Amino acid sequence: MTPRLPARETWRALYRHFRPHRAAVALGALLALVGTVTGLAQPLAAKTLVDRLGRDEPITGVLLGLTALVVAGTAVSAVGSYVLERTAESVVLAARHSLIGRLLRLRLVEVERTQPGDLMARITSDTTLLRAVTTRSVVSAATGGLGFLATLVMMLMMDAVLLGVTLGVIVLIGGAFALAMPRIAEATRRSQAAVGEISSRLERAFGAFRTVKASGAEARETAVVEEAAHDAWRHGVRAAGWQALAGSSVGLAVQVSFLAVLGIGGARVASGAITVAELIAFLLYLFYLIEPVSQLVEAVTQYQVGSAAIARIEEAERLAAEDPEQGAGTVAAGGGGPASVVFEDVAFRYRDDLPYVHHGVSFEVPGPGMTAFVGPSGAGKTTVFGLVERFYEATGGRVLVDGRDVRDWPVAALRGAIGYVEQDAPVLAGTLRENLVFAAPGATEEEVREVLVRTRLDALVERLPDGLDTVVGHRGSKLSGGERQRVAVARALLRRPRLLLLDEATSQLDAVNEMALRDVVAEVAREVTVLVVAHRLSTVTLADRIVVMDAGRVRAVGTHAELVAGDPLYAELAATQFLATRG
Ligand SMILES: Nc1ncnc2c1ncn2[C@@H]1O[C@H](COP(=O)(O)OP(=O)(O)OP(=O)(O)O)[C@@H](O)[C@H]1O
Repeated sequence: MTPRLPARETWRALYRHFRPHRAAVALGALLALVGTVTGLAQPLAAKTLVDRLGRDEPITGVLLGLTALVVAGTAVSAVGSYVLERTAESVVLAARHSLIGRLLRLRLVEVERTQPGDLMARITSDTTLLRAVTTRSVVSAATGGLGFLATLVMMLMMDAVLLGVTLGVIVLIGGAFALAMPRIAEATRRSQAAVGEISSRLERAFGAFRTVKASGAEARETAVVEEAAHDAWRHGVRAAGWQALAGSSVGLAVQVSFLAVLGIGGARVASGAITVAELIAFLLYLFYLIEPVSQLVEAVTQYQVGSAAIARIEEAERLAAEDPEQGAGTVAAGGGGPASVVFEDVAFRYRDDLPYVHHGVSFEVPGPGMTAFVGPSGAGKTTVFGLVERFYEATGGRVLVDGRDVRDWPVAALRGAIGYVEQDAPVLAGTLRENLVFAAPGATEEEVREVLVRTRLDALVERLPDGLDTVVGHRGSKLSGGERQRVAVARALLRRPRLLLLDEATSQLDAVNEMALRDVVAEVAREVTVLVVAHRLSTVTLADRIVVMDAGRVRAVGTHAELVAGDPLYAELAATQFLATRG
C-alpha cells in the first residue's frame, strides 16, 4: 500500500494542485460571501417593509427592492457555487492531465513493478478526491477561520473569563477530535487502495477472459474482485464513521460550553462581575460559533481525505518516466539506409534482485540483411530486442545502433528507426485501419493498400463488411491469431523502418501465409536490417547470419550450413526443426 506522505509534503503537493486555481477559488469565495451578505440584508429589508406597512406608507419601492435583493442574492450564490464546482473539476482535470501524460510515458520496468489497474484507479478515482479539498474546503477554512476569530473577539468584549471557559471546552473536545483526523486519512487511504485493487483484479480477469471461462474460474474470480470491493466498503464505512464523529464533536463542544458558561456565567452574574444582558449576549455568540467551527471541521476533514488521495497520486507521479528527447545531442537523420546493430559484451538483468539474463552477449549485425536469433526458450533472445529498443538499459557493456550507444540516442529517434513486431503480436482495440497506421500515423491510403497486399490481408479486408473500418475488439479478439500477426507485421512495415525486429512474427501462420510473409521479409531484408527470433527452421535457413544463444550467452554465429557442421546445439535444434525446444 502507498506509504503516508510527511505532512509538509502533503501540504506542498496539495498546494501545487490548488495554486493555479487560487484566483478562481477566491472569486468563488467572494461571490459566496456576497450571496450570504445579501441574504443577511433580507430581514432588514423585510423589517422596513413591515414598518412602512404599519405607518401606512407606500411599499412598492421596498417590495421591488426586496425582490431584487432576493433574486440578486440567489443569482450571486448560484454563480459562486458554479465557479467553485467548475474550479473543482478543473483541479481534477489538471491532475488527470499530468498523471495520464506521465503514466503513458513510464519506463517498462516501472509498469512491470506496478499493477496497471491500480494505476488507472489513481487517474479515475483518486483525482476526484482532490475536488473538495482544493476548493470548497479552502473557502470553508477561510470563512470559518474569519467567522471564528470575529466571534471570539465579540466574546472577549463581553467577558474574558467566559471566553476562557469556552476555549477550554473547545480545546478539550477539539483535542479528541484531532485524534480522529489521522484515522480519517488512514481509512480513506486504505479504501482507495482497495478501489485500486478492484481495478487490478478486474483487469487480470478481463485480460485473460477466455482462460477464465475455459477454466471455469468465473466464481473464483468474482469472489476475488468482490473481496476487494468489500475491503473498499469496510474502510469507506470506517472513514465515514470517523467523519461523523468529528462532525458531531462540534455540537458537543458547543453544548458543553453552553452548560459551562451557564454555570460559571450564572456565578459571575451573581457576584456582579457581569450583567445578565452580557451573559445572554455571550450565550448568543456561543451559538454563533457553531457555523464557523463546523466549517473549520469540514475543511480539516476534507484535508484528511485529500491527503490520502494525494499520497497515491504523488506516488504515481514519482514513477520513473521516459523523456522522448533524452539522450545526448542530436541524431544524424541517418537517411533511409539500413541500421547496424552491435552488442559489446552486454550484461543484463531485469531487476537488481533477479539473476542475470545476459552474461556478456556480443555480436555484430551490419545492415542490410536478415539475422536470425535461435536458441532454447529463455535463452535471452527477446531480451536482445528489448535492449535494442531501449525498453531496458544494459547493466554492463554497450548496445550500439549505427555505431552509436543507444543511451546516446534520443529515445524517440531511436524507436522511430525501428519497426517491432512483438512475440504475441498485440492488436489494440479500435479499427483495423487504426491498428495498421498506429506506428505510422502519416501513412497514405496507397501505402496502406500496398502493405495489405504484401501481408495478404487484402482478402480479409474485402471480406469484412466495414473493410478497414471494422472494429477488431478488445486486443483484436475478433481476429484470428494469424491475422493478428499479419496486422502486426503490416504495422511495422508501414513505419518504413531502417531496422525491423520480428519476434516469432510468423509462428501462428499457416504454411501458405508463412511462405508469403517470408518472401516479403526476405525482400525487405535486401534494403533493411532485419533481426528475427525464430523457432522454425524454414525461417532460419533463409537468414544471412544466425546467432545461436543459450542461457544468456552467444554460443556461435554463422550460416545454417556452418552451424549445422560446427555447433552441436544448433545441429540438434535444426534436427528437431527448432520445434521440440519450444517451451
Ligand atoms: N520483463 C521481465 N522481467 C523479468 N524477467 C524477465 C522478463 N522478461 C523475460 N524475463 C526472463 O528473462 C529470461 C530470458 O527471456 P527472453 O524472453 O529473452 O527469452 P527468449 O530466449 O526470447 O525465450 P522464448 O524463446 O521462450 O521467447 C527468461 O528467463 C525470462 O524468465
